[in-house]
Amino acid sequence: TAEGFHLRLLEHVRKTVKPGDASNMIATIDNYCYTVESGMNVGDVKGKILDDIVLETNPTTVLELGTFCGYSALRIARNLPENSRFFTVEFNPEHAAVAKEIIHTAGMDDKIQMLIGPSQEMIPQFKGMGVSHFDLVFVDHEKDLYKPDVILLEKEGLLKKGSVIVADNVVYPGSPDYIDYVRNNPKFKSTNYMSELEYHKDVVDAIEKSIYIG
Ligand SMILES: Oc1cc(-c2ccc(F)cc2)cc2nccnc12
Ligand SMILES: [Mg+2]
Repeated sequence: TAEGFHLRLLEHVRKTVKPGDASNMIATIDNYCYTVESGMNVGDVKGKILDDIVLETNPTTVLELGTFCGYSALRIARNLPENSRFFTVEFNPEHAAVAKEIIHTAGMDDKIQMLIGPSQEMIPQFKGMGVSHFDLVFVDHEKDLYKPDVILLEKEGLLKKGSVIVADNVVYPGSPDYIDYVRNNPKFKSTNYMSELEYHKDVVDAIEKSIYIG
């Protein structure tokens, strides 16, 4: 994805979006990505799969790894019950700044808590923030961190029987060590949802749902 996408997207959003409306923000981002240039948001096709898993899980404590511009944070937050806690972690401060404005403009500040820093440093802090465990984790950051971060979540005691891990891009760009780990681990029950790369119907990608059975 091209350098500076997040800044060009933000300029477009500032000019066109209807404030206070998360669904309008999601549609505005998708329209930009289909008609102007594609960004590495989960997108509308895989986003629907994510929506269905969130609604099926009905989680009260959620973690997202990889905020980018805030698109999937809005998709998730839109489907969470009242008084749920949702944390999203972004290590790139420029992306985080864009996400903060997009989340604010969509009127979702009170539903989403963004943490800026490396996931490996952020994950050990959640117990101290009063999080006992996560009901759902959306993994959508650097593919080489999928496996170590899920291992760290378990080590920190942040997974409980029934916790759901949803991983984006398990085909393209792909995270083979994660897929190998989670599918051959008796502590997880995994399901693959074949789909397509965001904004590219001609490229195969998939989402993997892994339920922690402990
Ligand atoms: O969904 C995604 C897509 C891509 C990506 C890479 C290369 C391409 F050509 C197109 C898309 C990168 C991602 N990085 C982190 C989290 N999610 C990503
Ligand atoms: Mg992704």
